[in-house]
Amino acid sequence: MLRAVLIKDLAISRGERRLFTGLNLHLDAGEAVELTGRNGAGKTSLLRAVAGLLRPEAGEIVFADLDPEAARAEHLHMVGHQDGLKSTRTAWEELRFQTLWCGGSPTTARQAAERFDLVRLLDLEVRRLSAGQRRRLALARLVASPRTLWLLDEPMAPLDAGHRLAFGALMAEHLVGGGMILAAVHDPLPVAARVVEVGA
Ligand SMILES: Nc1ncnc2c1ncn2[C@@H]1O[C@H](COP(=O)(O)OP(=O)(O)OP(=O)(O)O)[C@@H](O)[C@H]1O
Repeated sequence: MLRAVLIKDLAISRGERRLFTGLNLHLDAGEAVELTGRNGAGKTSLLRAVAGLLRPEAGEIVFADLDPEAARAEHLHMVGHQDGLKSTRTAWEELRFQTLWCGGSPTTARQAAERFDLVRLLDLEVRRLSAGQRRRLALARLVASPRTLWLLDEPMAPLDAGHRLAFGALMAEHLVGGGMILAAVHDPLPVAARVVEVGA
């Protein structure tokens, strides 16, 4: 079980540019943090560093009591801007594949599809889905194979009002169950969250 994430004195550079230094953040079980800041401040880069996809220039990311590699492999999900979906597979093939890859089952994949109102879309190729439908498919893996830490990059952006509400309820459930959410946002999340400004 992942109980907390600590980010200590973190600095990130991309190319020649220093994005930020001295970033500290503490995320406990049941907490959500919104990463805010101007375009290009480094919110996505910070999420990628927590996911282990980008090496920080300085500082430390600690997963309480766990080896970082094991914590990343077993306890986190990341849903980025790009959705990470293969366009020529059907929605079901993609959801099933990603669910099994992350330790879920066809049954949990099906339940996630129901939860995200995707059932009637499952036979369509991903490239035929609208932006909001694609995002719901990407988000469905969060519940198809439960993991404690959700790293979300602008998760609500393409969702309509009804699906924003439904995803808000799901985030609240995740937090009540001891989950953690770290989300880059320009609009506030529909759950109580601490705000951390990146690159201030
Ligand atoms: N591979 C790369 N090489 C060089 N610079 C990069 C690379 N990837 C990102 N950057 C730069 O790093 C900066 C931070 O990008 P990042 O996507 O982390 O910002 P952000 O805060 O998420 O922005 P937004 O609000 O626009 O989504 C940007 O100026 C971007 O151009």
